[in-house]
Amino acid sequence: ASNVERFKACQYRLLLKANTLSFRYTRNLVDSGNGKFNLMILCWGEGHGSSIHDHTDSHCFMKILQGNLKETLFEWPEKKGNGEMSKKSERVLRENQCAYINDSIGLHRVENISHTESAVSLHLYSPPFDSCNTFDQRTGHKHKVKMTFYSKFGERTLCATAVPQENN
Ligand SMILES: N[C@@H](CS(=O)O)C(=O)O
Ligand SMILES: [Fe+2]
Repeated sequence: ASNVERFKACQYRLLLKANTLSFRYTRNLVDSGNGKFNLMILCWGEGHGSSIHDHTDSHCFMKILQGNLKETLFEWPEKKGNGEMSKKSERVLRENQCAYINDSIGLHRVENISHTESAVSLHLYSPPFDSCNTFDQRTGHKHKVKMTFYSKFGERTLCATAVPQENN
């Protein structure tokens, strides 16, 4: 293998390691379906979980590729939201299991509750979306969040900070 290939292979291992050590699950875009859908791989380190969230009126299909993930369903909170959100159900999704959710079914939180195993899931969203609402379990208050990708098409996405350009 060339030095470039060795460098890439090493970089890839480091990214995977960095990912499982990171604070949150990572979202990795695999295919953007000509603008019709987003297919992504989510990597969940031990104990990683999402906040309670909606899916911006899209269809959401998911399949567990590795490990197990716990899915807890919640009802939408009352108009203003001022109290504990009500839990509808919970279940553990196991390797190869598929699940579906949309906003009319409700809200959910997904967690890798294992202390020893990471988990990987495949998600398909149609139409694609890049922001959703998260909800505070105690109060039902929601706020809109922008969702980001840790990598796109196998390349790490770097957080671009806007810097003033010099014209010369
Ligand atoms: N819908 C979440 C993942 S999950 O917790 O279902 C996301 O796209 O980040
Ligand atoms: Fe979700």
